[in-house]
Amino acid sequence: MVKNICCIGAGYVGGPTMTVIAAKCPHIKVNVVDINTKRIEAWNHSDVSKIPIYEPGLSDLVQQARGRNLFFSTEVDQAIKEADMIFISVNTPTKTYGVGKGMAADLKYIELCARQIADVAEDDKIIVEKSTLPVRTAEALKNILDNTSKDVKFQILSNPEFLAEGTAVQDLLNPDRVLIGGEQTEEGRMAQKALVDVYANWVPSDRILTTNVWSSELSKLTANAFLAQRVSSINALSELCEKTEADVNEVARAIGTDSRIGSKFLKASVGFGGSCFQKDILNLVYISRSYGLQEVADYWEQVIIMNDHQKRRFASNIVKTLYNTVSGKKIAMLGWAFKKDTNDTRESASIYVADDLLNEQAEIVVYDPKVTAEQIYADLDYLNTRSSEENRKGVTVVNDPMECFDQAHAIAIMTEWDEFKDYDWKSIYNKMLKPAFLFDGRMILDHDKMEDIGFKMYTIGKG
Ligand SMILES: NC(=O)c1ccc[n+]([C@@H]2O[C@H](COP(=O)([O-])OP(=O)(O)OC[C@H]3O[C@@H](n4cnc5c(N)ncnc54)[C@H](O)[C@@H]3O)[C@@H](O)[C@H]2O)c1
Ligand SMILES: O=c1ccn([C@@H]2O[C@H](COP(=O)(O)OP(=O)(O)O[C@H]3O[C@H](CO)[C@@H](O)[C@H](O)[C@H]3O)[C@@H](O)[C@H]2O)c(=O)[nH]1
Repeated sequence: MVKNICCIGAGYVGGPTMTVIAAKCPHIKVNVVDINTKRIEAWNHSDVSKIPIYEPGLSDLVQQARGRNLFFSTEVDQAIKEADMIFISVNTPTKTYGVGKGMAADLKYIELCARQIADVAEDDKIIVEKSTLPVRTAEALKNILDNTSKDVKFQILSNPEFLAEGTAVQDLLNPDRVLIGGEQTEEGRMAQKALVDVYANWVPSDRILTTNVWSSELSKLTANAFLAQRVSSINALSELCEKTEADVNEVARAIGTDSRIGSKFLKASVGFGGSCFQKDILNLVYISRSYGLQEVADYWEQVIIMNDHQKRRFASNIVKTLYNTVSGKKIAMLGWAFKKDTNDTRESASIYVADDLLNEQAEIVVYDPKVTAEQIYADLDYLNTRSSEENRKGVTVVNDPMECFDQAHAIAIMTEWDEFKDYDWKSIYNKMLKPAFLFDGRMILDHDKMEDIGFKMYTIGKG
């Protein structure tokens, strides 16, 4: 039975996942380790509301388990030595250099972990791939781990994570399924069972699926590709709706009631963001091309092409509607996170829309309930479109949303935060220059009601 778990990587996946394991398995000691000292300090902050990741319900669980059987530290070697089971939950971003630049997953952090484990481990371990990885990564990991001089045996499992940010705790407590891929040998099956037993502490057994390693690795990329494909499909139709006076919400409802199609992931938007969809599809495209499967690669690449188009057309529509110029015009952007209930901004559509508007010399004011000004500037600086000073000059970040609207020419809703629905839109309208334009990139406001107030209203997917 597993008694001691180590998780390398205290990020959006490692942190919440291990917190739930620790909360549900008080008999297992869980050490979450990271090389990022600041992040670990934040996880250990005496004020639990200051932990580095905002997820509804997470701080309560951390409070419950931290110091009991959940520990956060930078002592990576020590945690590896102690553990029977090691989760690798480090980042696997898109490569920014060399072969596969802009497409393939960068596996350098994964490889470093494997080398460190090989170096430090003194007894047999089960290694669990928690990070999202290209199919057949376990083979490379095994090569590295098996080539140590020590007499230590490793079993590698693939256990991809399907949590979505904003609902991470609920997704972890009540997952649709847990997927565990293992080697089809006696030892492989024993390792698989050890991990099944961990999850069985709270997940019903019919939701714990076991497969071979390669199916498990590929299922993760596939699940994200299918989900993102639905968003790109409905976004493609949102543009057609705008031309034909069909309403994309009504179309989504009409098709979603077909049980073969289903109603989820059919919400048209300003484009999907997040650290996973784009990265994982690019990786799938890269893998397909590397096997010579051009048609397969082209098929999935279209999901990304459509998403880029959706972000760009939202920005260009703002410019076009504001009489073809936003130069010197104040535009209030509500929301910067890539979806509601998270402080994560990775690949958020807001970044790209703001960048396009800054190119047109707009004056942007941003409000997001959970994202810091520092993060917003870092996101813009990362694009390298203009100097850091210019980004700070073009973008003001406010802590009080009501500071956004005075003399604004337009408002753009970028994230579907619930609080935006409850604003006093009549008084916001009164503060703005007229005509007052409102671009709802998330379909959260009542279009007709806003028009009654006086707004010139654009709702995505509405003719
Ligand atoms: N974010 C999500 O919602 C989500 C969901 C499912 C799967 N995933 C996958 O999970 C993986 C992790 O994603 P994330 O969002 O948690 O990333 P993240 O960047 O938030 O966290 C990764 C952490 O790993 C640490 N790290 C990197 N190399 C290290 C090393 N050698 N030793 C110790 N620590 C190291 C980093 O400092 C960082 O804190 C990725 O492969 C991602 O695709 C993410
Ligand atoms: O109908 C929809 C659903 C989602 N989105 C957008 O799509 C993006 C991704 O949303 P979501 O999938 O809910 O969040 P993620 O945290 O990115 O989660 C995805 O990526 C994770 C990382 O791999 C997986 O674990 C999850 O299962 C998968 O849903 C966000 O910008 C959403 O606003 C839409 O525009 N319309």
